[in-house]
Amino acid sequence: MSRVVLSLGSNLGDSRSLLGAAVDGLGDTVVAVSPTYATPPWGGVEQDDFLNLVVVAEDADADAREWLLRAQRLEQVAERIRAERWGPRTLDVDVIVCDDVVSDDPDLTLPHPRAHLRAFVLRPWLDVDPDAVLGGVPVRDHLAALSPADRDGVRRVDAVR
Ligand SMILES: Nc1ncnc2c1ncn2[C@@H]1O[C@H](COP(=O)(O)OP(=O)(O)OP(=O)(O)O)[C@@H](O)[C@H]1O
Ligand SMILES: Nc1nc2c(c(=O)[nH]1)N=C(CO)CN2
Repeated sequence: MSRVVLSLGSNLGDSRSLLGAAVDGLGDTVVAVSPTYATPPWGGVEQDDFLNLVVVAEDADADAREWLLRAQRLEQVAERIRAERWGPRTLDVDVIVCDDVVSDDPDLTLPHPRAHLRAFVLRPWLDVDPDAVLGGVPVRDHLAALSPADRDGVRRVDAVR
């Protein structure tokens, strides 16, 4: 059995439908879906706000690499085009943590190396798992360490699922 935390984001196309379809695509592996947030773009590229949410999923037959493949398949279904780093996209699915796996493989770095800096990951994750831990530090502490502007920039909106 593996338990994974996935971060889903979109700021191109019909983001609500794309995110909803991606959650559906995870089928009965889904354990929890966070509220949906409208979030300012992270990373310095000027672009539209994103919609973001977090999914917790479990599957006895999937290891971390299998979750990455599933994440990439969902992105392909959404016809994601890789143009600019941290730029606009129809769908981005990142593996944040998978059990206690630690990996520095560039193709699959775990925990996700930038998750602790991203309110768009931390805030929805806390909603579904208030005691979550990332890299040995409570997720609520990572969130508290962000600037008030980063923390307060994320706004809850109507849930896509
Ligand atoms: N934990 C992870 N989750 C998803 N992709 C990862 C992870 N670790 C490494 N990667 C690799 O990152 C590569 C680029 O991913 P992607 O284009 O989604 O990056 P990005 O979303 O623009 O930026 P970021 O990685 O900061 O979220 C992929 O080829 C993938 O193999
Ligand atoms: N708010 C927000 N900003 C981002 C996002 C995202 O999902 N949400 N994804 C990015 C690519 O990794 C870059 N910046």
